[in-house]
Amino acid sequence: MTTRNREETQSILDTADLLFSEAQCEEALARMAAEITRDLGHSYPLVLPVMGGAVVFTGKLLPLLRFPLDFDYVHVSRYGDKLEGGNFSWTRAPQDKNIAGRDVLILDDILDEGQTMRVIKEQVMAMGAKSCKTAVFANKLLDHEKPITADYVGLDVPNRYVFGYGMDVSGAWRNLSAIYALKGH
Ligand SMILES: O=P(O)(O)OC[C@H]1O[C@H](OP(=O)(O)OP(=O)(O)O)[C@H](O)[C@@H]1O
Ligand code: HPA
Repeated sequence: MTTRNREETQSILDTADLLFSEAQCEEALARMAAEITRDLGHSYPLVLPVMGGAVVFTGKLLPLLRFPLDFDYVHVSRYGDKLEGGNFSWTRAPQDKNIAGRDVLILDDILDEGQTMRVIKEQVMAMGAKSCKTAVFANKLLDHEKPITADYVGLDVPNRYVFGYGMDVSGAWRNLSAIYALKGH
């Protein structure tokens, strides 16, 4: 994690642009919960968040899903402290024994280039999942096609570096309940 002091971290937020307020995020979350309940509420899915970015989305979404489900997680990073993606660094890969035969719902904070979601969905399907849906709270609007489209999207965000609602700026500000864009990016 980058060593940056409290004042520098505060100034990242103070100089950022607010993209979506807390109220707009909560409205999007409630809509997603309704869509997921409509589609998966009669099955018994395995919910699989991608840590660490999915932590806020998952923590807020799960109590809104009022039907039986199982929970596991994967933990992977390809950005680390950087603003651009690189190689995958795995802390916890999808677990074969939990996935075979299940309807799986993968949760992540953001679909940017789509590489993270693509790789995880491929692994989940290769492990014998019955089905695999994907939900992202933020979908970054890029000027080119992505390798995967999410089944459920909370908010479309512009092609800038965004943070808040689980998304970090080199480790910081995952704890914000709104979404911001980094100054100059
Ligand atoms: O669509 P992509 O371009 O693959 O990017 C999306 C991924 O990048 C972020 O994770 P990151 O690698 O920053 O790790 P983190 O979850 O710990 O923030 C985010 O949480 C997604 O998992
Ligand atoms: O724009 C972003 N912000 C935070 N984390 C991310 N991971 C991929 N893209 C982003």
